[in-house]
Amino acid sequence: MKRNKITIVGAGNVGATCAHWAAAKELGDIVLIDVAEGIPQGKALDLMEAAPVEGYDSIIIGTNDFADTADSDVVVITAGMARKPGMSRDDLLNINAGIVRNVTEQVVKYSPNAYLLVVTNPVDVSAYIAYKASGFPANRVFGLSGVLDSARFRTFIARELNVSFEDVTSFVLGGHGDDMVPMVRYTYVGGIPVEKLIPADRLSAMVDRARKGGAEIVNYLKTGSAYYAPSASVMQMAECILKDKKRILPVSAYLQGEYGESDVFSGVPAIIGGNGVEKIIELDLDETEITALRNSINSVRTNMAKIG
Ligand SMILES: NC(=O)C1=CN([C@@H]2O[C@H](COP(=O)(O)OP(=O)(O)OC[C@H]3O[C@@H](n4cnc5c(N)ncnc54)[C@H](O)[C@@H]3O)[C@@H](O)[C@H]2O)C=CC1
Ligand SMILES: O=C([O-])CC(=O)C(=O)O
Repeated sequence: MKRNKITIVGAGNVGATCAHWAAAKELGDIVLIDVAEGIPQGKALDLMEAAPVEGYDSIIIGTNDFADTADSDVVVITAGMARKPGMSRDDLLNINAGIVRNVTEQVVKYSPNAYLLVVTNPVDVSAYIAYKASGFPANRVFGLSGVLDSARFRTFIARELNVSFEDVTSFVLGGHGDDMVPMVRYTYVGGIPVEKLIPADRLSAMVDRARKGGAEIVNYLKTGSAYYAPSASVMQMAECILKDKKRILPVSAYLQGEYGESDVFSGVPAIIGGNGVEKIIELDLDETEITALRNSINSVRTNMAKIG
């Protein structure tokens, strides 16, 4: 029986932590690849040497050679620069666009049947670049945004109410930028609409904090951006594919008429299973929500225009 093979491109903070979660969850064998010589090899060996202690059976290798990634089932793309205080995610576009295009071309040469999970920022444009460069169908290329953004929103709500994190469900629409759209009206705590539990002004402060959740961490860390929650979030997406879980998750997916938008990646709720993005779920939005979504998608389009 073939074991799952997961490649993680970029062995920095997000990539190495993705490998950690993947091993801990025994999702499959792992290849960590980076341009930096020695870094993926050292981190992979170190992580594999934790296996006897933690009891997972993932074989983990580090490499600088894409040939070692051949026949991967899932490839997570984290290669590229992270922002520092004072920068927006969009400021990374110039440097990261070329990196994403280049690694995608390498990846698809060796793994023509893989699912590509894009993390590199600005992620909605990176996912578009990977989609075009791969030539893959849209269900096989998608990006990390809403799982992370809604995890932040869910965290703030759970702490506010002093309830289990698990009981808070929510999702976020739109691009992964400051104008993302946390969906308060579709947020529930143990099945109860959150608006019945938290006053509107407190909720709106939490929406604002979730929108700026990435920058909040950058401002603490100073040298880079968040990686524990981002890597956990993208590996949940990987797990849904590898185990055909068919969970409904918010992901950055290629829109082909959904929500009245086409030829753009945006955060939307979708069924994620063994065929990747199996179905994008369209919801009735009120006037304010649809305006906010249009505005957020327009920001993604503005960025897309910069890459030509
Ligand atoms: N979509 C999302 O929700 C999130 C996106 N990110 C993004 O993920 C990216 C990675 O973040 P970190 O891991 O914190 O950065 P990092 O700087 O710790 O790691 C990036 C790694 O990419 C490698 N790299 C650069 N060019 C490469 C190439 N051509 N091939 C292979 N590897 C290459 C670097 O050597 C480095 O090891 C950033 O763009 C960041 O903004 C981070 C968190 C959340
Ligand atoms: O904020 C950043 O630059 C990294 C990221 O996308 C996030 O943590 O949401």
